[in-house]
Amino acid sequence: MSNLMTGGQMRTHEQAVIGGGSVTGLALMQRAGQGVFDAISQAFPELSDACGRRALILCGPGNNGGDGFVVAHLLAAAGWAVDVALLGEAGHLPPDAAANHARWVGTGAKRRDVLSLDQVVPLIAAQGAPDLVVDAVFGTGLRRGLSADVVEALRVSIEAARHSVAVDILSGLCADSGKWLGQAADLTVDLTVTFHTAKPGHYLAAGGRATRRLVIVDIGLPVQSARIEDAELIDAPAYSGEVARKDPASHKYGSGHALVLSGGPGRTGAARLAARAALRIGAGLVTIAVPPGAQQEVACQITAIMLTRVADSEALGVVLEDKRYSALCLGPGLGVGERTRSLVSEALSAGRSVVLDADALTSFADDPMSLFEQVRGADVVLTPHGGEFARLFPDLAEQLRAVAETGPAVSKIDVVRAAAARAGCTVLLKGADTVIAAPDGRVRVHAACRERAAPWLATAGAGDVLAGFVTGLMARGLEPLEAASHATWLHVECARAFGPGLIAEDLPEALPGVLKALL
Ligand SMILES: NC(=O)C1=CN([C@@H]2O[C@H](COP(=O)(O)OP(=O)(O)OC[C@H]3O[C@@H](n4cnc5c(N)ncnc54)[C@H](O)[C@@H]3O)[C@@H](O)[C@H]2O)[C@@H](O)CC1
Ligand SMILES: [K+]
Repeated sequence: MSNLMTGGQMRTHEQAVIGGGSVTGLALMQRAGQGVFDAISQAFPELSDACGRRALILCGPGNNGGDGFVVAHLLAAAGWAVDVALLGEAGHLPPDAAANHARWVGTGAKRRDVLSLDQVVPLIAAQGAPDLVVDAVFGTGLRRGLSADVVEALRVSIEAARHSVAVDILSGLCADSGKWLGQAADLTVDLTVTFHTAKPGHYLAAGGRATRRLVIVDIGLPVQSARIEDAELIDAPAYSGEVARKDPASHKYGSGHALVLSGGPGRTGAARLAARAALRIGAGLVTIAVPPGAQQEVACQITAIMLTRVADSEALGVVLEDKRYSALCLGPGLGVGERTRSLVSEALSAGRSVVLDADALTSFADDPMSLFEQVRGADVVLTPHGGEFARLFPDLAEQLRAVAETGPAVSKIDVVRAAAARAGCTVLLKGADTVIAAPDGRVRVHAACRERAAPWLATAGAGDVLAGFVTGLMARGLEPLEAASHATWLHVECARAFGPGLIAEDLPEALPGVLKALL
């Protein structure tokens, strides 16, 4: 896993390193620009012959613009014809950006023009499409939405150019939240080159769709080890390798026994999906707890999975006298209401690992605090989708949904971390960008975007399978944050392995192949 540093964390880190005297801001800017130039050469080998190539560099009023001037200089030195446009007054640039502006403009007979940003659209109309456009208008310093003329210059350049590159992050996107500040510009570039670590905004919300490739350049800043306030990105290529391995000497009870509670007749499918997922991911035994009326329906559709009758919370209490049940899953297809609330309370009072999903969450919509009082401090994972999250944490959901006028904007990381602290247990908020937070403040992000895109996962029942994966891993003894993180990675990996045509039933069946590939 790697850290995702916010704009503020980057600034603090950079200033501490510069303050320590080991490097200057100007040197960091040179390394950043060089990193962008090198990444362009690597990503687009077809541009290696600079002869006749034209680049357009759009620079902004801060240090992101300073990086742009460095890139302009390097491209020109490599033989490109380069046009540079600046938003704002050169005289207002911060010192390092001003130095690189001055170097670009040159002196005397070698003086070059710098266009203003409003000359960009006419330039493209007159000259035709450039081979390359570089967006260095705003980076981590973006504080409000882009003005209409900046959006227009960016849109026309990006759409016209054969290759488009954003320096640090596509201008207009908040680096901390991945949201567009103000009006959504909905642009996409071919490549984004960022520095030191990726930023949350490269993965969350619109940020996951705003670039087709992301390259992280080492600019020589020391790597900090993960601190509790850092969000970690689940990005290792074989992330769940440890989950794929099982102790050769283990017997079935050594891998735990998961109990999945089912809804009534005609509503048992979700629990069966979760149960099969729990078994596939390695729980030694899995039992479905069915209300008596649904016994026949479930019995004729299971084989390795076992069945026990549970009419009500009292019956659940009796079943849980068997201490070998190590993890419980409540929610998929369970029904919303008092019966589910009492089953949840019974499950939580039994002191096992518990996953609460779907109806088990919605059943507490009228009084979320009564749920939080019961889960606080226990090995519990809540796995809401956006709608269920909004029922339990309406104020946080509203903060996340609100249009962000100023930056840095409230991010999915911020709200899921706040939700986990409030509930006192691990919270996994599903989506193309999944954020998992533990009550102690640790946060993991997994984004099914770019090379990990899994659009087929948006299918009925996929969430039930995810709940089953988390349950199976907790039955095996993983702590809540680890179980939720591995389940999320494997869930996407299964969808990617199966590909188009995926339905939820395919996910547990794809898992053996995925696990085998990890060994
Ligand atoms: N922090 C670091 O470690 C490094 C930062 N570098 C570069 O520096 C960038 C950050 O520089 P800055 O902090 O100067 O920030 P930016 O260059 O992103 O922009 C800040 C400037 O834009 C103005 N501004 C913000 N939003 C605006 C809007 N919507 N309309 C008009 N003006 C707006 C601000 O008032 C400020 O003048 C990074 O993204 C990166 O490209 C690199 O040079 C290397 C190292
Ligand atoms: K940018």
